[in-house]
Amino acid sequence: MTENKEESSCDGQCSSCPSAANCNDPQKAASGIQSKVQMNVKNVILVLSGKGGVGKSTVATNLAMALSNKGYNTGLADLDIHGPNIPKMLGIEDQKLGSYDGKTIEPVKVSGKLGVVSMAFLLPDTSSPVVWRGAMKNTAIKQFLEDVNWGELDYLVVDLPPGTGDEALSVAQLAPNIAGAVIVTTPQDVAILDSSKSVKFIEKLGLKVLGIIENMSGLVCPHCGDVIDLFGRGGGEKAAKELNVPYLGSIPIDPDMRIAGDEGKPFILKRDGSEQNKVTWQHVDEVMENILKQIDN
Ligand SMILES: Nc1ncnc2c1ncn2[C@@H]1O[C@H](COP(=O)(O)OP(=O)(O)OP(=O)(O)O)[C@@H](O)[C@H]1O
Repeated sequence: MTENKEESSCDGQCSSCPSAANCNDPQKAASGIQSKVQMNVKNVILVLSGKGGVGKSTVATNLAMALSNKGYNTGLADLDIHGPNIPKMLGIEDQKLGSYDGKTIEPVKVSGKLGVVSMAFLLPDTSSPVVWRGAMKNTAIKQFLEDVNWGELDYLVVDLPPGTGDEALSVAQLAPNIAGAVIVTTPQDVAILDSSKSVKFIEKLGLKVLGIIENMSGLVCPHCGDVIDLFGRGGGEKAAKELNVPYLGSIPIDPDMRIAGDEGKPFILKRDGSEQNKVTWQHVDEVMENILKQIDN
């Protein structure tokens, strides 16, 4: 009842609306409140999911690394303010953000082609929590986009926390040239249900869904090569069909993928031409190519 009443009295003027902060319509909440920041980037790629722990940071890290290895100037913005894991996955968790002029923030450089920002670089230690409300997170995100010396970026990959909260809304409002969003899911029904929400959220914001990735899709037994459907398989593709968005492919559960994350050496860097992980490599390559194809479309 209340929701209908609010909807009928909405005049679309979010900046003067007393309920803007609690508005449950992302398009209204995101419209007219903030303008885009000035930054020199050709394509911003958002990586999000409805559920936690499905592999967003793993996908974002490997995607950014793959793009920079192809020669693109790439930025990786870890906007998971409360749970920043990207530095750990890149083995750079001891680094801090610096500044030469006291105004512009220098990203942590992983290579000449890849710079990273993360809340983790600002915390005193890895166990310190960030206790911030939406407005503070919004300010931090604005600074991570606008005040960082990114240079001229071909791609900025943005890793977001699970769900459709403040961080996702802020970056959708603030970032220029958003090519679209990659939605990561696992194959179970609950994860698929939550990723449908992510798809609808992105569409409501008027952004492009680049597609759905099904991560942790079956486990290839290292002994016999058989596939064990630990969390099931095919749910991501089914969801993509039902939601009428592209399916970007699947990535199997691979213990080496987890080890790569824990060791701070992204999986994508560990290709050694051996037969080991061949199946996983094929899947990862296909997913990365499909993302780029969607951006080129
Ligand atoms: N395909 C995979 N095979 C094996 N392990 C994986 C795979 N994908 C991700 N992992 C591991 O699963 C864990 C969770 O992954 P990750 O941190 O990328 O998820 P997330 O969605 O970003 O999590 P959060 O919601 O907490 O931000 C990590 O330890 C990661 O190394």
